[in-house]
Amino acid sequence: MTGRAGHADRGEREVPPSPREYAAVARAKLDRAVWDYIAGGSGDEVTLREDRAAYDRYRLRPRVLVDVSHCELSTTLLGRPVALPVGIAPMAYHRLVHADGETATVRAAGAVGALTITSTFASKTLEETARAATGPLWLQVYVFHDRKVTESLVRRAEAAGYRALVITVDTPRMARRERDLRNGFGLPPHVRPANFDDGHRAGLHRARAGGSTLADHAERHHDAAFTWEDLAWLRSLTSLPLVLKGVLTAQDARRAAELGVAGLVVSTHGGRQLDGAIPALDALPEVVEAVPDECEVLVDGGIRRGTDVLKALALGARAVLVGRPVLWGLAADGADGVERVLDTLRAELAEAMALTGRPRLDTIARDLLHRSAPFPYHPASNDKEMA
Ligand SMILES: Cc1cc2nc3c(=O)[nH]c(=O)nc-3n(C[C@H](O)[C@H](O)[C@H](O)COP(=O)(O)O)c2cc1C
Ligand SMILES: CCCCC(=O)C(=O)O
Repeated sequence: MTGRAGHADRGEREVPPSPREYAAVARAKLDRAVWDYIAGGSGDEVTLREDRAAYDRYRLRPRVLVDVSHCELSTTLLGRPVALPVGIAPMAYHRLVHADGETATVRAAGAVGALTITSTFASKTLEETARAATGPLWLQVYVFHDRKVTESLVRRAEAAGYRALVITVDTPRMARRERDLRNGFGLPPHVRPANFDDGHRAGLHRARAGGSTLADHAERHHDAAFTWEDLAWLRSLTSLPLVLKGVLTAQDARRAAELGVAGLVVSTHGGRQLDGAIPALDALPEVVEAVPDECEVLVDGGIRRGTDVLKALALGARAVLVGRPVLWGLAADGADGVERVLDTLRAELAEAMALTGRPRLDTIARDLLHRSAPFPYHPASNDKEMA
């Protein structure tokens, strides 16, 4: 249920007051290996922690005696309206945490008016997800050795009504995620990459000690030789806007903008790829600075509060994406849980805008921030989601 009755139910169900508290509910429900796949990062998980901690180093400089009786959160992304500057990051295999998978997630986003980005490795087909969508929908695309597979994803996305393609560029191979290696992570039998035929699915379910079947699959299929030159090929395939996800430097941002990319997601892949990478929030200002205004810059990684959203917007993001909290909500309570997570972020952002005297998104700027605590600064509140 995503409607009003769902809201009424919640009073009796002791809904956690903040998205992060869904982490504990999800952790108690999920198999340890599934929890670890979602919560974990690569290597020593330095970037996983610092992506989150980067937000905690900023303090807010509130302005007072501003009319904040109405705070306006709606904006546009690539020319289409969204109710709030918070969207759902692409994440593989939502059916790992709830039988309804991506269709529940996208229904919840639609109820809130938030953008959804569906993963190449969704566990429902991209067509099923599009049919359940009532809000804006983009498709995340991995580029495979077999270009025909990628081309077919692009064609299907166009036919199903996706409005943009998000090309993830930080995963030429999957990083070593030690929790998955330790657990010998493989997909449970009921979870499949629904967009692919059986040939492409081979091997994803056979877990082996010391390995991750997802990493093995990426090794076989992801095209690690894909370069800037090859982007022209993708560009020639479609007139849908292209967004590059996983850019962390001004140099790459400039090059992307020169090639006519419509948007960028500044991202460390949630600390799951290059460990030791600069936290996404710290990379954001140089990326924003490097590209013309018409190239829309989003950021993700570690956003858990409305005040985190505010900080990202103050550093120049047009919107943010949220990953793991959406899966916590989905695990805890299906579509209702996802809707609640998004609703809470919206309520927290509206509150943060009111209490900082910034009632419109275009009043949120760098002067809102005071950089205080140096690294390392890892408040205990971050621990429960990474445990
Ligand atoms: C379980 C999981 C699966 C993910 N799968 C994908 C994916 O298929 N494609 C992709 O581009 N990013 C993927 N990501 C990265 C997210 O899009 C996003 O960058 C990251 O989760 C944001 O950080 P957060 O979880 O701290 O909000 C995945 C992340 C998680 C946690
Ligand atoms: C090969 C990538 C699988 C999904 C993913 O991007 C992730 O787990 O972070």
